[in-house]
Amino acid sequence: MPHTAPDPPVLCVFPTPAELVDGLAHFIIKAQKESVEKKGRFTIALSGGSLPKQLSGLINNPAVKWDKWHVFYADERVVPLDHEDSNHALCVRELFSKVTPGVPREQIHTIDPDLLDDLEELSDAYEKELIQEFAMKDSARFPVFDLILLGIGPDGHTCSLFPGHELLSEEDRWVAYIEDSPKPPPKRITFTYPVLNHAARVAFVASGAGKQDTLHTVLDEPEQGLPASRVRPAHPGHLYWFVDQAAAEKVQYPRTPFKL
Ligand SMILES: O=C(O)[C@H](O)[C@@H](O)[C@H](O)[C@H](O)COP(=O)(O)O
Repeated sequence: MPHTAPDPPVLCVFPTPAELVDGLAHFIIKAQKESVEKKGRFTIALSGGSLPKQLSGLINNPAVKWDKWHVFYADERVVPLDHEDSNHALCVRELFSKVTPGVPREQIHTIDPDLLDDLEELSDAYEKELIQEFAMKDSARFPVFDLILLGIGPDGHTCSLFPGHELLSEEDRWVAYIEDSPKPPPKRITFTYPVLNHAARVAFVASGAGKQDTLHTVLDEPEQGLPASRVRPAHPGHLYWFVDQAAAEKVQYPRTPFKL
């Protein structure tokens, strides 16, 4: 089969953080609609950090079909589910607790809180949840998420894939663990590139002047190989950057007008 190169990233820049929140909500709802029409469900992976707050445009929006959502975490900190460092707890606080009726609890896939002492088992169990969700046939090699939402750290990390870490070359496992995260807390599990780079859509979200230098390096100098630059979903997948003007100030990469 001829190899088709990944599509170039699509960069959407919004004048203000509020317009970014609105545009992102619109984009997510469009992806949800397409997926639900095609398959009756919407598979989405969320990140921690500032991302959950950026999803506020979905709250009280009647177009969101929460009961069709099947939610995973692109990375998760190895802490109890109600711990203040937990990405799940953060998403519950910022999003899921604010919508009723929301996503059925069994459709929100958390790490298994009984396995926190064994990282190998914890990440294997989460990988098995992925296998189940995507009803993998023996021959299917990757899960294909409808949408994965990612953030970016000042060092260019995304999920819990940090610069120079051995996990950057992981080609087999879909979920891996790390015990030495430079961003606390140190123990985390994370999707690997085989998952990120087979999604139908991946969208990075970045807001604020603090992201300027990182965004410039990731988008204008991908050859530097920062972890976020290595997210390139295979054809026919698409990669989007949703950012505000403050974050995009130093970026030369061409912008695509966002159509509502
Ligand atoms: O759990 C985590 O720590 C995140 O998933 C991580 O990858 C995050 O997305 C980036 O560090 C960006 O964080 P900010 O959005 O807070 O800058």
